[in-house]
Amino acid sequence: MNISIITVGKLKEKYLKQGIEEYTKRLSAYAKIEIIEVPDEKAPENLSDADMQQIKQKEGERILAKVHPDAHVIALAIEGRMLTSEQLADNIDKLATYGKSKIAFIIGGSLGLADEVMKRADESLSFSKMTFPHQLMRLVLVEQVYRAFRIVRGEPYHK
Ligand SMILES: C[S@@+](CC[C@H](N)C(=O)[O-])C[C@H]1O[C@@H](n2cnc3c(N)ncnc32)[C@H](O)[C@@H]1O
Repeated sequence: MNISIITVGKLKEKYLKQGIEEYTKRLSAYAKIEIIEVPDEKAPENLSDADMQQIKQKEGERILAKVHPDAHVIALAIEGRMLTSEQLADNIDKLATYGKSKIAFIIGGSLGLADEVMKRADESLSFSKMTFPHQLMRLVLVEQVYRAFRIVRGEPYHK
Protein backbone atom coordinates (compact mmCIF):
# COMPACT_ATOMS: atom_id res chain seq x y z
CA MET A 1 0.00 0.00 0.00
CA ASN A 2 1.23 3.51 -0.87
CA ILE A 3 0.15 6.21 1.53
CA SER A 4 0.72 9.84 0.76
CA ILE A 5 -0.11 12.69 3.08
CA ILE A 6 -0.43 15.96 1.19
CA THR A 7 -0.23 19.01 3.42
CA VAL A 8 -0.04 22.76 3.06
CA GLY A 9 2.97 24.61 4.48
CA LYS A 10 6.23 23.59 6.04
CA LEU A 11 6.44 21.81 9.35
CA LYS A 12 8.29 24.13 11.73
CA GLU A 13 8.06 22.83 15.27
CA LYS A 14 10.80 20.40 16.28
CA TYR A 15 8.58 18.45 18.69
CA LEU A 16 6.09 17.74 15.88
CA LYS A 17 8.86 16.79 13.46
CA GLN A 18 10.20 14.25 15.95
CA GLY A 19 6.78 12.71 16.54
CA ILE A 20 6.01 12.50 12.83
CA GLU A 21 9.41 10.97 12.07
CA GLU A 22 8.83 8.34 14.74
CA TYR A 23 5.40 7.29 13.45
CA THR A 24 6.51 7.47 9.82
CA LYS A 25 9.35 5.09 10.66
CA ARG A 26 6.95 2.70 12.41
CA LEU A 27 4.43 2.92 9.57
CA SER A 28 7.08 2.16 6.95
CA ALA A 29 7.04 -1.47 8.16
CA TYR A 30 3.49 -1.74 6.75
CA ALA A 31 3.26 0.70 3.85
CA LYS A 32 5.25 3.04 1.68
CA ILE A 33 4.67 6.45 3.21
CA GLU A 34 5.35 9.83 1.65
CA ILE A 35 4.64 13.25 3.11
CA ILE A 36 4.24 15.94 0.46
CA GLU A 37 4.32 19.59 1.50
CA VAL A 38 2.94 22.18 -0.89
CA PRO A 39 3.68 25.90 -0.34
CA ASP A 40 1.13 27.88 1.64
CA GLU A 41 -0.15 31.35 0.80
CA LYS A 42 0.23 34.17 3.29
CA ALA A 43 -3.09 34.64 5.08
CA PRO A 44 -3.04 37.90 7.08
CA GLU A 45 -5.89 38.93 9.38
CA ASN A 46 -8.93 40.81 7.98
CA LEU A 47 -9.02 39.13 4.58
CA SER A 48 -12.18 39.51 2.56
CA ASP A 49 -14.19 36.39 1.67
CA ALA A 50 -12.98 36.72 -1.92
CA ASP A 51 -9.34 36.87 -0.79
CA MET A 52 -9.82 33.78 1.38
CA GLN A 53 -11.38 31.86 -1.51
CA GLN A 54 -8.49 32.87 -3.73
CA ILE A 55 -5.92 31.65 -1.20
CA LYS A 56 -7.72 28.32 -0.78
CA GLN A 57 -7.98 27.98 -4.54
CA LYS A 58 -4.25 28.56 -5.09
CA GLU A 59 -3.34 26.09 -2.36
CA GLY A 60 -5.93 23.69 -3.75
CA GLU A 61 -4.36 23.75 -7.22
CA ARG A 62 -0.99 22.87 -5.68
CA ILE A 63 -2.57 20.03 -3.73
CA LEU A 64 -4.41 18.61 -6.73
CA ALA A 65 -1.21 18.69 -8.80
CA LYS A 66 0.27 16.21 -6.31
CA VAL A 67 -2.67 13.78 -6.27
CA HIS A 68 -2.04 10.63 -8.28
CA PRO A 69 -4.92 10.00 -10.72
CA ASP A 70 -5.43 6.49 -9.30
CA ALA A 71 -5.36 7.56 -5.67
CA HIS A 72 -8.28 7.08 -3.32
CA VAL A 73 -8.45 10.54 -1.75
CA ILE A 74 -9.40 11.11 1.88
CA ALA A 75 -9.71 14.81 2.73
CA LEU A 76 -9.44 15.78 6.37
CA ALA A 77 -12.24 18.17 7.24
CA ILE A 78 -13.92 19.16 10.49
CA GLU A 79 -17.32 18.55 8.89
CA GLY A 80 -16.27 15.17 7.48
CA ARG A 81 -17.31 11.71 8.65
CA MET A 82 -16.14 10.62 12.09
CA LEU A 83 -14.78 7.09 12.37
CA THR A 84 -13.41 4.91 15.13
CA SER A 85 -9.82 3.69 14.71
CA GLU A 86 -11.23 0.23 13.94
CA GLN A 87 -13.47 1.69 11.20
CA LEU A 88 -10.51 3.50 9.65
CA ALA A 89 -8.57 0.22 9.75
CA ASP A 90 -11.49 -1.60 8.10
CA ASN A 91 -11.71 1.13 5.46
CA ILE A 92 -8.00 0.80 4.59
CA ASP A 93 -8.29 -2.99 4.56
CA LYS A 94 -11.26 -2.88 2.17
CA LEU A 95 -9.46 -0.47 -0.19
CA ALA A 96 -6.52 -2.90 -0.35
CA THR A 97 -8.91 -5.83 -0.96
CA TYR A 98 -10.53 -3.98 -3.87
CA GLY A 99 -7.13 -3.29 -5.44
CA LYS A 100 -6.76 0.35 -4.40
CA SER A 101 -3.05 0.53 -3.66
CA LYS A 102 -2.76 4.30 -3.32
CA ILE A 103 -4.38 6.37 -0.62
CA ALA A 104 -3.84 10.13 -0.44
CA PHE A 105 -4.79 11.92 2.77
CA ILE A 106 -5.10 15.68 2.39
CA ILE A 107 -4.73 18.25 5.18
CA GLY A 108 -5.66 21.85 4.41
CA GLY A 109 -3.92 25.08 5.34
CA SER A 110 -4.98 27.65 7.93
CA LEU A 111 -8.13 28.53 5.94
CA GLY A 112 -9.10 24.94 5.14
CA LEU A 113 -9.56 23.15 1.82
CA ALA A 114 -10.89 24.55 -1.47
CA ASP A 115 -14.17 23.19 -2.89
CA GLU A 116 -12.21 21.74 -5.84
CA VAL A 117 -10.19 19.58 -3.44
CA MET A 118 -13.35 18.42 -1.65
CA LYS A 119 -14.87 17.51 -5.04
CA ARG A 120 -11.83 15.36 -5.90
CA ALA A 121 -12.00 13.62 -2.50
CA ASP A 122 -13.58 10.17 -2.40
CA GLU A 123 -14.40 10.69 1.26
CA SER A 124 -13.83 13.19 4.02
CA LEU A 125 -12.64 12.31 7.48
CA SER A 126 -13.24 14.29 10.67
CA PHE A 127 -11.22 13.84 13.85
CA SER A 128 -13.87 15.72 15.89
CA LYS A 129 -15.81 18.96 15.72
CA MET A 130 -12.79 20.76 17.16
CA THR A 131 -10.28 22.66 15.02
CA PHE A 132 -6.71 21.38 15.14
CA PRO A 133 -3.70 23.25 13.76
CA HIS A 134 -2.76 21.64 10.46
CA GLN A 135 0.76 20.78 11.66
CA LEU A 136 -0.55 18.93 14.71
CA MET A 137 -3.16 17.22 12.49
CA ARG A 138 -0.29 15.68 10.55
CA LEU A 139 1.04 13.97 13.67
CA VAL A 140 -2.39 12.77 14.79
CA LEU A 141 -3.12 11.39 11.30
CA VAL A 142 0.15 9.52 10.94
CA GLU A 143 -0.37 7.90 14.36
CA GLN A 144 -3.92 6.85 13.44
CA VAL A 145 -2.81 5.39 10.11
CA TYR A 146 -0.06 3.45 11.89
CA ARG A 147 -2.64 2.23 14.44
CA ALA A 148 -4.97 1.25 11.58
CA PHE A 149 -2.32 -1.00 10.03
CA ARG A 150 -1.64 -2.62 13.42
CA ILE A 151 -5.36 -3.31 13.77
CA VAL A 152 -5.59 -4.73 10.23
CA ARG A 153 -2.70 -7.10 10.99
CA GLY A 154 -4.27 -8.13 14.31
CA GLU A 155 -1.20 -6.88 16.16
CA PRO A 156 -1.41 -5.51 19.70
CA TYR A 157 -1.65 -1.76 20.18
CA HIS A 158 -2.26 0.44 23.18
CA LYS A 159 -5.96 1.04 23.70
C1 LIG B 1 -6.52 25.03 10.96
S1 LIG B 1 -7.46 23.86 10.11
C2 LIG B 1 -8.46 24.85 9.04
C3 LIG B 1 -9.56 25.49 9.74
C4 LIG B 1 -10.55 26.09 8.77
N1 LIG B 1 -11.22 27.17 9.43
C5 LIG B 1 -11.58 25.03 8.33
O1 LIG B 1 -12.73 25.15 8.75
O2 LIG B 1 -11.24 24.10 7.63
C6 LIG B 1 -6.34 23.18 8.93
C7 LIG B 1 -6.68 21.82 8.39
O3 LIG B 1 -6.50 20.85 9.40
C8 LIG B 1 -7.41 19.80 9.22
N2 LIG B 1 -8.24 19.71 10.44
C9 LIG B 1 -8.26 20.54 11.50
N3 LIG B 1 -9.13 20.10 12.44
C10 LIG B 1 -9.66 18.94 11.96
C11 LIG B 1 -10.61 18.00 12.46
N4 LIG B 1 -11.21 18.15 13.65
N5 LIG B 1 -10.90 16.92 11.69
C12 LIG B 1 -10.33 16.74 10.48
N6 LIG B 1 -9.42 17.61 9.96
C13 LIG B 1 -9.09 18.69 10.68
C14 LIG B 1 -8.24 20.10 7.98
O4 LIG B 1 -7.67 19.45 6.86
C15 LIG B 1 -8.08 21.61 7.87
O5 LIG B 1 -8.21 22.04 6.54
